[in-house]
Amino acid sequence: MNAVFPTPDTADSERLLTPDELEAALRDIGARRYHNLHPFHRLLHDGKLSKDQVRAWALNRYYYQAMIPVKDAAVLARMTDASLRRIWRQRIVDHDGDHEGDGGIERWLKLAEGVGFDRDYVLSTRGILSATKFSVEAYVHFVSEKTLLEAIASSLTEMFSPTIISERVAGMLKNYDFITKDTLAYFDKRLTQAPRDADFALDYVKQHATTPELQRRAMAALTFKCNVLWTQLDALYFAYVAPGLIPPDAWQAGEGLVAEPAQVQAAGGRKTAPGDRPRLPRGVRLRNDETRGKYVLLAPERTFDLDDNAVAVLKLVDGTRSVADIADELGKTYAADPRAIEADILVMLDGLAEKRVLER
Ligand SMILES: O=C(O)c1cc(C(=O)O)c2c(n1)C(=O)C(=O)c1cc(C(=O)O)[nH]c1-2
Repeated sequence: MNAVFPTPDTADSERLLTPDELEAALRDIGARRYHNLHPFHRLLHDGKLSKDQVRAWALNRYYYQAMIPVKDAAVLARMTDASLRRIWRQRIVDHDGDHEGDGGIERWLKLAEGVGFDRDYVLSTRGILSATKFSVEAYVHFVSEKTLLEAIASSLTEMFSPTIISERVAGMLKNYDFITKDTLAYFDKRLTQAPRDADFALDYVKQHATTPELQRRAMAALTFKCNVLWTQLDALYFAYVAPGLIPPDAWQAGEGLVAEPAQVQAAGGRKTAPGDRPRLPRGVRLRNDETRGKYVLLAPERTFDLDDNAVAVLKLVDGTRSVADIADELGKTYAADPRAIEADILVMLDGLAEKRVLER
Protein backbone atom coordinates (compact mmCIF):
# COMPACT_ATOMS: atom_id res chain seq x y z
CA MET A 1 0.00 0.00 0.00
CA ASN A 2 1.37 3.44 -0.84
CA ALA A 3 1.30 6.13 1.82
CA VAL A 4 -1.90 8.13 1.52
CA PHE A 5 -0.53 10.96 3.63
CA PRO A 6 3.12 11.34 2.62
CA THR A 7 5.52 12.84 5.14
CA PRO A 8 5.93 16.54 4.24
CA ASP A 9 9.31 17.24 2.73
CA THR A 10 11.59 19.51 4.68
CA ALA A 11 14.21 21.67 3.00
CA ASP A 12 16.86 19.41 4.52
CA SER A 13 15.55 16.30 2.83
CA GLU A 14 16.36 17.92 -0.53
CA ARG A 15 20.07 17.75 0.22
CA LEU A 16 22.09 14.57 -0.20
CA LEU A 17 23.66 13.72 3.14
CA THR A 18 27.10 12.15 3.32
CA PRO A 19 26.97 8.55 4.59
CA ASP A 20 28.18 9.72 7.99
CA GLU A 21 25.56 12.46 8.13
CA LEU A 22 22.94 9.91 7.23
CA GLU A 23 24.13 7.67 10.06
CA ALA A 24 23.99 10.60 12.45
CA ALA A 25 20.45 11.42 11.32
CA LEU A 26 19.39 7.78 11.83
CA ARG A 27 20.96 7.70 15.30
CA ASP A 28 19.15 10.92 16.12
CA ILE A 29 15.81 9.27 15.29
CA GLY A 30 16.66 6.52 17.78
CA ALA A 31 17.74 9.02 20.41
CA ARG A 32 14.32 10.66 20.23
CA ARG A 33 11.98 7.75 19.50
CA TYR A 34 13.44 4.42 20.58
CA HIS A 35 11.36 2.42 23.07
CA ASN A 36 13.92 2.75 25.86
CA LEU A 37 12.24 6.14 26.41
CA HIS A 38 8.77 4.67 26.89
CA PRO A 39 7.34 4.92 30.44
CA PHE A 40 6.45 1.21 30.41
CA HIS A 41 10.11 0.27 29.95
CA ARG A 42 11.15 2.67 32.68
CA LEU A 43 8.70 0.96 35.06
CA LEU A 44 9.81 -2.50 33.91
CA HIS A 45 13.51 -1.85 34.38
CA ASP A 46 13.16 0.05 37.65
CA GLY A 47 11.25 -2.76 39.34
CA LYS A 48 8.01 -0.76 39.53
CA LEU A 49 5.76 -3.36 37.90
CA SER A 50 3.89 -6.15 39.64
CA LYS A 51 4.59 -9.74 38.68
CA ASP A 52 1.38 -9.76 36.65
CA GLN A 53 2.41 -6.64 34.73
CA VAL A 54 5.77 -8.27 33.94
CA ARG A 55 3.82 -11.32 32.80
CA ALA A 56 1.71 -9.17 30.47
CA TRP A 57 4.93 -7.82 28.93
CA ALA A 58 6.47 -11.29 28.49
CA LEU A 59 3.29 -12.67 26.94
CA ASN A 60 2.75 -9.82 24.49
CA ARG A 61 6.36 -9.61 23.45
CA TYR A 62 6.23 -13.30 22.57
CA TYR A 63 4.18 -12.26 19.55
CA TYR A 64 6.96 -9.93 18.37
CA GLN A 65 9.52 -12.70 18.80
CA ALA A 66 7.39 -15.26 17.01
CA MET A 67 6.79 -12.97 14.03
CA ILE A 68 10.36 -11.71 13.59
CA PRO A 69 11.35 -14.73 11.46
CA VAL A 70 8.15 -14.29 9.43
CA LYS A 71 9.24 -10.71 8.87
CA ASP A 72 12.75 -11.79 7.94
CA ALA A 73 11.44 -14.41 5.56
CA ALA A 74 9.46 -11.63 3.85
CA VAL A 75 12.62 -9.52 3.60
CA LEU A 76 14.53 -12.52 2.26
CA ALA A 77 11.87 -13.01 -0.39
CA ARG A 78 12.61 -9.52 -1.71
CA MET A 79 16.33 -10.23 -2.12
CA THR A 80 17.39 -11.28 -5.60
CA ASP A 81 21.04 -11.43 -4.64
CA ALA A 82 22.20 -14.77 -3.20
CA SER A 83 25.06 -13.18 -1.26
CA LEU A 84 22.59 -10.91 0.53
CA ARG A 85 20.25 -13.81 1.29
CA ARG A 86 23.13 -15.84 2.68
CA ILE A 87 23.73 -13.13 5.27
CA TRP A 88 20.09 -12.33 6.05
CA ARG A 89 19.02 -15.94 6.48
CA GLN A 90 21.16 -16.13 9.63
CA ARG A 91 18.51 -14.01 11.36
CA ILE A 92 15.91 -16.71 10.76
CA VAL A 93 18.26 -19.36 12.10
CA ASP A 94 18.93 -17.23 15.19
CA HIS A 95 15.23 -17.14 16.05
CA ASP A 96 14.09 -20.55 14.85
CA GLY A 97 17.21 -22.47 15.83
CA ASP A 98 18.69 -25.38 13.92
CA HIS A 99 16.65 -28.00 15.69
CA GLU A 100 13.74 -28.44 18.09
CA GLY A 101 14.38 -26.74 21.43
CA ASP A 102 16.92 -24.28 20.02
CA GLY A 103 16.76 -20.61 18.99
CA GLY A 104 15.44 -17.26 20.15
CA ILE A 105 11.73 -18.11 20.09
CA GLU A 106 12.42 -21.10 22.30
CA ARG A 107 14.42 -18.90 24.66
CA TRP A 108 11.56 -16.42 24.83
CA LEU A 109 9.19 -19.26 25.68
CA LYS A 110 11.58 -20.12 28.54
CA LEU A 111 11.34 -16.52 29.69
CA ALA A 112 7.55 -16.70 29.64
CA GLU A 113 7.63 -20.01 31.52
CA GLY A 114 10.08 -18.47 33.97
CA VAL A 115 7.46 -15.90 34.98
CA GLY A 116 4.83 -18.62 35.40
CA PHE A 117 3.17 -19.14 32.04
CA ASP A 118 2.04 -22.41 30.64
CA ARG A 119 3.94 -22.89 27.38
CA ASP A 120 0.90 -23.99 25.37
CA TYR A 121 -1.05 -20.92 26.48
CA VAL A 122 1.72 -18.64 25.21
CA LEU A 123 2.01 -20.59 21.95
CA SER A 124 -1.74 -20.27 21.40
CA THR A 125 -1.35 -16.40 21.34
CA ARG A 126 -4.89 -16.27 22.76
CA GLY A 127 -4.40 -13.64 25.44
CA ILE A 128 -2.22 -11.31 23.41
CA LEU A 129 -3.57 -7.78 22.95
CA SER A 130 -5.03 -7.05 19.52
CA ALA A 131 -3.00 -3.84 19.47
CA THR A 132 0.20 -5.89 19.85
CA LYS A 133 -0.84 -8.08 16.95
CA PHE A 134 -1.78 -5.11 14.76
CA SER A 135 1.49 -3.42 15.43
CA VAL A 136 3.66 -6.48 14.81
CA GLU A 137 1.71 -7.35 11.68
CA ALA A 138 2.15 -3.80 10.42
CA TYR A 139 5.90 -4.45 10.55
CA VAL A 140 5.54 -7.64 8.49
CA HIS A 141 3.37 -5.82 5.94
CA PHE A 142 5.77 -2.91 5.79
CA VAL A 143 8.75 -5.05 4.79
CA SER A 144 6.62 -6.97 2.28
CA GLU A 145 5.30 -3.88 0.53
CA LYS A 146 8.02 -1.25 0.70
CA THR A 147 11.36 -1.29 -1.13
CA LEU A 148 14.17 -3.56 0.03
CA LEU A 149 16.09 -0.49 1.20
CA GLU A 150 13.16 0.51 3.44
CA ALA A 151 12.73 -3.07 4.67
CA ILE A 152 16.37 -3.21 5.69
CA ALA A 153 16.33 0.30 7.17
CA SER A 154 13.35 -0.62 9.33
CA SER A 155 15.50 -3.17 11.17
CA LEU A 156 17.91 -0.44 12.26
CA THR A 157 16.29 -0.09 15.67
CA GLU A 158 18.67 -2.93 16.49
CA MET A 159 21.46 -0.33 16.55
CA PHE A 160 19.99 0.84 19.83
CA SER A 161 18.98 -2.47 21.39
CA PRO A 162 22.25 -3.53 23.11
CA THR A 163 22.03 -0.54 25.44
CA ILE A 164 18.42 -1.18 26.43
CA ILE A 165 19.07 -4.91 26.81
CA SER A 166 21.97 -4.37 29.23
CA GLU A 167 19.89 -1.89 31.20
CA ARG A 168 16.90 -4.24 31.26
CA VAL A 169 18.78 -7.35 32.35
CA ALA A 170 20.62 -5.51 35.14
CA GLY A 171 17.47 -3.71 36.31
CA MET A 172 15.20 -6.75 36.28
CA LEU A 173 17.71 -8.99 38.07
CA LYS A 174 18.22 -6.37 40.74
CA ASN A 175 14.59 -5.38 41.21
CA TYR A 176 12.47 -8.54 40.91
CA ASP A 177 12.96 -11.54 43.17
CA PHE A 178 11.10 -13.79 40.68
CA ILE A 179 13.53 -13.05 37.81
CA THR A 180 16.70 -15.13 37.45
CA LYS A 181 19.61 -15.03 35.02
CA ASP A 182 18.26 -18.21 33.44
CA THR A 183 14.87 -16.59 32.83
CA LEU A 184 16.55 -13.77 30.91
CA ALA A 185 18.93 -16.01 28.92
CA TYR A 186 17.18 -14.83 25.75
CA PHE A 187 19.02 -11.55 25.96
CA ASP A 188 22.54 -13.03 26.26
CA LYS A 189 22.65 -14.03 22.61
CA ARG A 190 21.03 -10.78 21.47
CA LEU A 191 24.00 -8.83 22.77
CA THR A 192 26.15 -10.26 19.97
CA GLN A 193 23.45 -10.90 17.34
CA ALA A 194 21.96 -7.39 17.37
CA PRO A 195 25.23 -5.46 16.75
CA ARG A 196 26.22 -7.90 13.99
CA ASP A 197 22.83 -7.46 12.30
CA ALA A 198 22.74 -3.71 12.83
CA ASP A 199 26.26 -3.19 11.42
CA PHE A 200 25.32 -5.02 8.27
CA ALA A 201 22.01 -3.17 7.84
CA LEU A 202 23.61 0.21 8.52
CA ASP A 203 26.35 -0.37 5.92
CA TYR A 204 23.72 -1.45 3.42
CA VAL A 205 21.59 1.63 4.00
CA LYS A 206 24.58 3.99 3.86
CA GLN A 207 25.66 2.46 0.55
CA HIS A 208 22.26 2.25 -1.08
CA ALA A 209 20.50 5.43 0.06
CA THR A 210 22.16 7.45 -2.68
CA THR A 211 19.57 10.19 -3.29
CA PRO A 212 17.82 12.60 -0.91
CA GLU A 213 14.58 10.74 -1.61
CA LEU A 214 16.08 7.35 -0.73
CA GLN A 215 17.65 8.80 2.40
CA ARG A 216 14.33 10.29 3.40
CA ARG A 217 12.68 6.89 2.91
CA ALA A 218 15.32 5.15 5.00
CA MET A 219 14.75 7.62 7.83
CA ALA A 220 10.98 7.26 7.53
CA ALA A 221 11.36 3.48 7.69
CA LEU A 222 13.33 3.71 10.93
CA THR A 223 10.78 6.14 12.35
CA PHE A 224 8.00 3.74 11.41
CA LYS A 225 9.78 0.89 13.17
CA CYS A 226 10.31 2.98 16.31
CA ASN A 227 6.55 3.49 16.24
CA VAL A 228 5.96 -0.26 15.90
CA LEU A 229 7.89 -0.79 19.12
CA TRP A 230 6.41 2.25 20.90
CA THR A 231 2.78 1.39 20.18
CA GLN A 232 3.27 -2.10 21.63
CA LEU A 233 4.23 -0.50 24.90
CA ASP A 234 1.38 2.02 24.69
CA ALA A 235 -1.00 -0.92 24.40
CA LEU A 236 0.54 -2.67 27.40
CA TYR A 237 0.48 0.51 29.46
CA PHE A 238 -3.15 1.26 28.63
CA ALA A 239 -4.34 -2.27 29.40
CA TYR A 240 -2.20 -3.21 32.39
CA VAL A 241 -0.92 0.01 34.04
CA ALA A 242 -3.26 2.96 33.51
CA PRO A 243 -6.14 3.30 33.08
CA GLY A 244 -5.96 -0.50 33.18
CA LEU A 245 -8.61 -1.20 30.57
CA ILE A 246 -8.04 -4.79 29.54
CA PRO A 247 -9.84 -5.46 26.26
CA PRO A 248 -12.27 -8.38 26.00
CA ASP A 249 -10.44 -11.71 25.63
CA ALA A 250 -7.01 -10.28 26.46
CA TRP A 251 -4.96 -11.93 29.19
CA GLN A 252 -6.14 -11.35 32.76
CA ALA A 253 -4.05 -11.98 35.86
CA GLY A 254 -4.16 -15.65 36.79
CA GLU A 255 -4.89 -16.97 33.30
CA GLY A 256 -2.60 -19.28 31.35
CA LEU A 257 -0.29 -19.98 34.27
CA VAL A 258 1.15 -23.28 35.35
CA ALA A 259 -0.92 -24.31 38.36
CA GLU A 260 0.95 -24.32 41.64
CA PRO A 261 -0.71 -26.02 44.60
CA ALA A 262 -2.65 -23.17 46.20
CA GLN A 263 -1.35 -23.69 49.68
CA VAL A 264 2.26 -23.81 48.55
CA GLN A 265 1.75 -20.51 46.73
CA ALA A 266 0.08 -18.86 49.72
CA ALA A 267 2.78 -20.05 52.05
CA GLY A 268 5.50 -18.45 49.94
CA GLY A 269 6.31 -21.65 48.10
CA ARG A 270 6.58 -24.22 50.91
CA LYS A 271 4.64 -26.37 53.30
CA THR A 272 4.56 -26.20 57.07
CA ALA A 273 7.40 -28.09 58.77
CA PRO A 274 7.52 -29.58 62.31
CA GLY A 275 10.16 -27.01 63.36
CA ASP A 276 8.01 -24.01 62.33
CA ARG A 277 6.67 -21.81 65.14
CA PRO A 278 3.27 -20.79 63.82
CA ARG A 279 1.53 -17.61 64.88
CA LEU A 280 -1.64 -15.75 63.99
CA PRO A 281 -1.04 -12.75 61.72
CA ARG A 282 -1.88 -9.25 62.95
CA GLY A 283 -5.63 -8.75 62.95
CA VAL A 284 -6.46 -12.47 63.22
CA ARG A 285 -7.74 -13.81 66.58
CA LEU A 286 -9.20 -16.93 68.07
CA ARG A 287 -12.52 -15.98 69.70
CA ASN A 288 -15.07 -17.83 71.73
CA ASP A 289 -18.41 -16.97 70.15
CA GLU A 290 -20.66 -17.20 73.23
CA THR A 291 -23.95 -16.97 71.38
CA ARG A 292 -23.08 -19.86 69.05
CA GLY A 293 -21.23 -21.75 71.74
CA LYS A 294 -18.14 -22.32 69.57
CA TYR A 295 -14.73 -20.96 68.78
CA VAL A 296 -14.16 -19.05 65.55
CA LEU A 297 -11.15 -17.54 63.89
CA LEU A 298 -11.78 -13.86 63.29
CA ALA A 299 -9.91 -12.24 60.40
CA PRO A 300 -10.57 -8.81 58.87
CA GLU A 301 -13.97 -9.10 57.17
CA ARG A 302 -13.94 -12.91 57.45
CA THR A 303 -14.82 -15.48 60.09
CA PHE A 304 -13.82 -19.15 60.02
CA ASP A 305 -15.69 -21.83 61.90
CA LEU A 306 -13.35 -24.26 63.60
CA ASP A 307 -13.73 -27.90 64.57
CA ASP A 308 -12.61 -29.09 68.03
CA ASN A 309 -9.24 -30.32 66.82
CA ALA A 310 -8.43 -27.00 65.20
CA VAL A 311 -9.43 -25.16 68.38
CA ALA A 312 -7.14 -27.39 70.47
CA VAL A 313 -4.23 -26.65 68.13
CA LEU A 314 -4.88 -22.92 67.79
CA LYS A 315 -5.04 -22.48 71.56
CA LEU A 316 -1.40 -23.56 71.58
CA VAL A 317 -0.32 -21.46 68.57
CA ASP A 318 1.64 -18.57 70.08
CA GLY A 319 4.69 -18.00 67.86
CA THR A 320 7.05 -19.64 70.37
CA ARG A 321 5.88 -23.28 70.36
CA SER A 322 6.96 -25.30 67.33
CA VAL A 323 4.53 -27.63 65.55
CA ALA A 324 6.42 -30.54 67.15
CA ASP A 325 5.95 -28.93 70.63
CA ILE A 326 2.23 -28.52 69.99
CA ALA A 327 1.96 -32.17 68.88
CA ASP A 328 3.84 -33.30 72.02
CA GLU A 329 1.48 -31.37 74.33
CA LEU A 330 -1.62 -32.66 72.58
CA GLY A 331 -0.18 -36.18 72.66
CA LYS A 332 0.00 -35.95 76.43
CA THR A 333 -3.46 -34.41 76.79
CA TYR A 334 -5.15 -37.01 74.61
CA ALA A 335 -2.80 -39.91 75.36
CA ALA A 336 -2.09 -40.35 71.66
CA ASP A 337 1.00 -40.76 69.47
CA PRO A 338 2.40 -37.22 69.07
CA ARG A 339 3.88 -37.99 65.61
CA ALA A 340 0.49 -39.09 64.28
CA ILE A 341 -1.03 -35.90 65.70
CA GLU A 342 1.79 -33.86 64.15
CA ALA A 343 1.00 -35.18 60.66
CA ASP A 344 -2.63 -34.06 61.06
CA ILE A 345 -1.62 -30.69 62.45
CA LEU A 346 0.72 -30.00 59.50
CA VAL A 347 -2.13 -30.54 57.02
CA MET A 348 -4.45 -28.34 59.07
CA LEU A 349 -1.88 -25.53 59.37
CA ASP A 350 -1.19 -25.64 55.62
CA GLY A 351 -4.92 -25.11 55.09
CA LEU A 352 -4.92 -22.08 57.39
CA ALA A 353 -1.78 -20.64 55.75
CA GLU A 354 -3.53 -21.03 52.40
CA LYS A 355 -6.38 -18.89 53.74
CA ARG A 356 -3.78 -16.42 55.01
CA VAL A 357 -4.86 -16.71 58.64
CA LEU A 358 -1.61 -18.31 59.78
CA GLU A 359 2.06 -17.35 59.49
CA ARG A 360 5.19 -19.40 60.11
O1 LIG B 1 14.77 -6.07 23.57
C1 LIG B 1 14.64 -5.14 22.78
O2 LIG B 1 14.43 -3.99 23.15
C2 LIG B 1 14.68 -5.47 21.35
C3 LIG B 1 14.54 -4.50 20.38
C4 LIG B 1 14.57 -4.87 19.03
C5 LIG B 1 14.44 -3.77 18.08
O3 LIG B 1 15.01 -2.71 18.35
O4 LIG B 1 13.75 -3.90 17.08
C6 LIG B 1 14.70 -6.23 18.69
C7 LIG B 1 14.86 -7.14 19.74
N1 LIG B 1 14.85 -6.77 21.02
C8 LIG B 1 15.03 -8.53 19.49
O5 LIG B 1 15.20 -9.30 20.43
C9 LIG B 1 15.01 -9.01 18.17
O6 LIG B 1 15.14 -10.20 17.96
C10 LIG B 1 14.83 -8.11 17.12
C11 LIG B 1 14.71 -8.30 15.75
C12 LIG B 1 14.50 -7.06 15.23
C13 LIG B 1 14.26 -6.69 13.83
O7 LIG B 1 13.77 -5.58 13.60
O8 LIG B 1 14.53 -7.52 12.92
N2 LIG B 1 14.45 -6.15 16.22
C14 LIG B 1 14.66 -6.75 17.38
